[in-house]
Amino acid sequence: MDLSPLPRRAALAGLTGTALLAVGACTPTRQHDTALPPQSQPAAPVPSEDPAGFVKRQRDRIDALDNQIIALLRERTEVSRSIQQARVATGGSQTDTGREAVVADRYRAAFGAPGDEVATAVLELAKAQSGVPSPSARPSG
Ligand SMILES: O=C(O)C(=O)C[C@]1(C(=O)O)C=C[C@@H](O)C=C1
Repeated sequence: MDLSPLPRRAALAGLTGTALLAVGACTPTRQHDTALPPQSQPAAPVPSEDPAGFVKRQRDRIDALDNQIIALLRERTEVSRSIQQARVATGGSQTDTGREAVVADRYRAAFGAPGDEVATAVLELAKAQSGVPSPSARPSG
């Protein structure tokens, strides 16, 4: 997927926020490029076309955006998995709470309180798909 003009590394740096930035690189509308909550943004223009056609076109865009977000989530999950596996293989813990706080801060800065929930979900996904056995399934000692 071509994310230009964003550097590719940015696409790996943070998930949903980055996905939304990538989306911004690929779509002509501008509402995504502000951290303002929707209620603080100017009202969306009233569509002049047939409402059903408008909704269909916008839903097609949402479907395409969701597919990009899912692809980025998969890529992020793979990168995260490699880190978690490496840490556990060297005797460390699957979880790094300090790093998780940094990730959560990024989403909170972008979306406020709901950003925290997105970060939690993203991190849960990364850990659930890591291939690292859950603590209860790990041999002790
Ligand atoms: O950055 C790490 O150290 C990771 O293991 C990646 C990651 C993440 O997906 O962002 C996953 C688990 C950790 O608890 C913290 C962060």
